Amino acid sequence: MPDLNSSITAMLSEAREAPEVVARLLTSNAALCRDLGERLRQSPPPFAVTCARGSSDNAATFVKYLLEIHSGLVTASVGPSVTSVYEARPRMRDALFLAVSQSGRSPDILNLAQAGRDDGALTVALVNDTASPLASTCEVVLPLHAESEKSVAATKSFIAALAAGFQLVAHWSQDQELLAALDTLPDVLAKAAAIDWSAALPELSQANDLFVVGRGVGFAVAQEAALKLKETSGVHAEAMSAAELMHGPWTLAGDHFPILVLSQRDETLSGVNDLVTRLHEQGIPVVVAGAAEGPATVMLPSVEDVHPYLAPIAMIQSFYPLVNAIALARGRNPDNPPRLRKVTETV
Ligand SMILES: N[C@@H]1[C@@H](O)[C@H](O)[C@@H](COP(=O)(O)O)O[C@@H]1O
Repeated sequence: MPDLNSSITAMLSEAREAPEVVARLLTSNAALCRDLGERLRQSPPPFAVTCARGSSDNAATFVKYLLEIHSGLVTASVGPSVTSVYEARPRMRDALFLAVSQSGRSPDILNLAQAGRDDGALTVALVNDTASPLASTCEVVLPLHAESEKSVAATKSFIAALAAGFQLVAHWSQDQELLAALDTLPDVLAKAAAIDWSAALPELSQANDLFVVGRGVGFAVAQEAALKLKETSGVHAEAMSAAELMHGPWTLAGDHFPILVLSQRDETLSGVNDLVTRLHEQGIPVVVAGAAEGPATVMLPSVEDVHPYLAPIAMIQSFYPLVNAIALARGRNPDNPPRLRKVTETV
């Protein structure tokens, strides 16, 4: 088996910091989340809005699923152009407005956040740079506590954003099971960081195209894995819901177009298992991570007995050493992808 830890890039060493970042975040933000949760219980918002780009938008999608499944709150990802380019003013009064960003500096994100605040939404920034304009634009700041991240590919800050959103939902609902699961997250991440996904390297490092499949709460990390494959490894990877895949796109997959499936043990599992079986029967190379059973070309190990809402966070942690190794195998430097900079500002 190839050793995924033989080349330590900034990306890999920052990814390894995620368990301690999350431990720090959970302690530091607990009182903030309790207060915010109390406020949300006193004045339940009619809906939620998310505002983010790139990896942060994928983290926002994770929070959207938690809010919709667990809190029953319809959550819309509003395109920043709606306010920043079209200068439209959609009604956001009393909504919970969640802006997610590492730098907190992109003008379009700031514009939408200001529009939310001006219209009377409860604006909350999940942001790493607490000295950023986004932190001053929003009423409440949940710092990501990821500290400095040098690699262009976000890792620990992405996991921190997932954890921050989870913590908010857990404290808001005061659900004891979720709160107990939250306490286990740093340990789960430490175990996930030590899990070896090198068995997937031969299959995935050869591909120029692939689908990353997730469903429900796992969809956001499928999006993030696909984005990381694009950015770091030059692979045209597309995230797809397990259901969406069947409505057409799976016709593209085949010998040189494998599918990576990220699955968790919840109500989505039987459908994902059916999908894996069908793909395998069709001779499509499938790499399976998480709870799904196969049969598959490659079955990857995962942290056992993990809460289904935490499983996606654990899987992206285990994925980072793999994608780092895929990038290196393809002759790329994951810390410095062509044309990319750490902070991207769009209007
Ligand atoms: N979650 C969505 C993204 O998937 C989409 O890319 C973006 C478009 O934003 P814009 O219209 O500003 O380009 O809106 C939201 O953030």
